[in-house]
Amino acid sequence: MDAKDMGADLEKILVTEDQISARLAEVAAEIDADYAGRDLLLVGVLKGAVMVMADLARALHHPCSMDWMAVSSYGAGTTSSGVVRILKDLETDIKDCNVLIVEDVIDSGLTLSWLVGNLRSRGPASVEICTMVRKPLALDVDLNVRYVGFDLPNEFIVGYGLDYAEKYRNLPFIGTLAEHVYQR
Ligand SMILES: O=P(O)(O)OC[C@H]1O[C@H](OP(=O)(O)OP(=O)(O)O)[C@H](O)[C@@H]1O
Ligand code: HPA
Repeated sequence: MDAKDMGADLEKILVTEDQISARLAEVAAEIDADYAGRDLLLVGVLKGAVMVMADLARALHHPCSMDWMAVSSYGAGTTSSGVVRILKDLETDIKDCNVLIVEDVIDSGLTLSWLVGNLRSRGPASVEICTMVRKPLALDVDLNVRYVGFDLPNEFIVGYGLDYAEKYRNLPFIGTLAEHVYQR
């Protein structure tokens, strides 16, 4: 799929499919080295992290486990409400586990800040964050992110798991939408 398939909906591509897979290989190598000899649980945050979780897990050589959470902080629009609710919890007891949260995007940081606190309260050995995209200029909280795919400008983005009103998650690259899409 390329930009033409989404017609006039796309404004520009910020990160190509090739850039994503090259960067994921680098991040996976770092994770393999950092967790060598230790158990590792990847916690993917639905729905956006599905793509990065699937690709990162396959790029890792580490025999890790995987689990999923769903939380809600964005409604149908483009700004975080800051109020986080658990829609689906982990099936794993993470006491004494090394947890690596896998995300598609850190924007204001409110969701991850809340999630890290929530998971830490369950007694894990460690909790770290891996995100495909971070927007440094959008951060509202101090958040320690160990693995970052790309630092991008403060623009609303779609693709590679990221949606606008539940669409565009299936784009294999990351880009921005044309203004008219928001006015529909
Ligand atoms: O840093 P923040 O401003 O808190 O934003 C980040 C959160 O927003 C996105 O999820 P979203 O609520 O859009 O749900 P989705 O993954 O189901 O699309 C993303 O996956 C993070 O969980
Ligand atoms: O830029 C974004 N795009 C899609 N979903 C998001 N959730 C937080 N930031 C974003």
